Amino acid sequence: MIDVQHLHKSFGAITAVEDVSFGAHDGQITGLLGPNGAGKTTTLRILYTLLAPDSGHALVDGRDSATETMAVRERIGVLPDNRGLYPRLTAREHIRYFGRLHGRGGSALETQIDALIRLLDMQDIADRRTEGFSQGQRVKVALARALVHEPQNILLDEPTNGLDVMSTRALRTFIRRLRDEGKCVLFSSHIMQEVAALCDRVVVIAHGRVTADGTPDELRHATHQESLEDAFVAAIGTDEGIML
Ligand SMILES: Nc1ncnc2c1ncn2[C@@H]1O[C@H](COP(=O)(O)OP(=O)(O)OP(=O)(O)O)[C@@H](O)[C@H]1O
Repeated sequence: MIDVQHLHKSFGAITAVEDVSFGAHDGQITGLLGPNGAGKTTTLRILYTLLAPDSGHALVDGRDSATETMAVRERIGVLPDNRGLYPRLTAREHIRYFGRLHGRGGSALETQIDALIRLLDMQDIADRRTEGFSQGQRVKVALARALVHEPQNILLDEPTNGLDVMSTRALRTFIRRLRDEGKCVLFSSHIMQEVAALCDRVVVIAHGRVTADGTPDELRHATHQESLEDAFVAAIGTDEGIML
């Protein structure tokens, strides 16, 4: 369960997040949709304790990401925008390393690593160094690494960036499976189709502010639009910077 309350974050003269509030619930996929530069990544970075907000709160299962960082990190798995793999480590070593950082070890960790490798269908790459991996392979490693400590909340920053159609479909299936297991899934995207295809709730963000928040049906009603795409454009105020 994620609860973001009146977040504000500036970098010098640039206001990245003006005033952002929304909730994301267990057993649901919540999409953070907005054009480039809207403040999505900054909001996610605050949630996963990488940045401190200037004001406001980002709560994960009731824990404040600014003051209870360890408790938040234990409850959250993150696929960051920069997938950031170590080229000399194999896929399996990446997952193991992150498991150990979360205090896991022994045969329980090895069993969990094997399960993730099977679940993400990465048996063929598990023991290869990640140097030279394709985008799809890199996302799989980064996802497995994010899930190794079995977090209740999962943050995905533009998860299908750079993926082909087959990899995108496989990833969507995987994200739905996490939702069906009761996880709280929050992902950011500037691609309307992506959000329309996956989300139970949508939070539309533009210029550092939430401009609409609700189920796809609620958004259509609120903006008096027939199609979800038109509703998104109406909520953002322009179609600049977002993709169909
Ligand atoms: N570390 C930083 N220093 C300076 N400005 C920053 C920093 N991080 C973000 N910004 C600025 O804050 C604004 C919001 O950026 P952010 O990355 O949160 O947007 P976004 O919605 O994730 O965009 P995108 O879809 O392009 O990733 C942008 O104007 C960006 O240039």
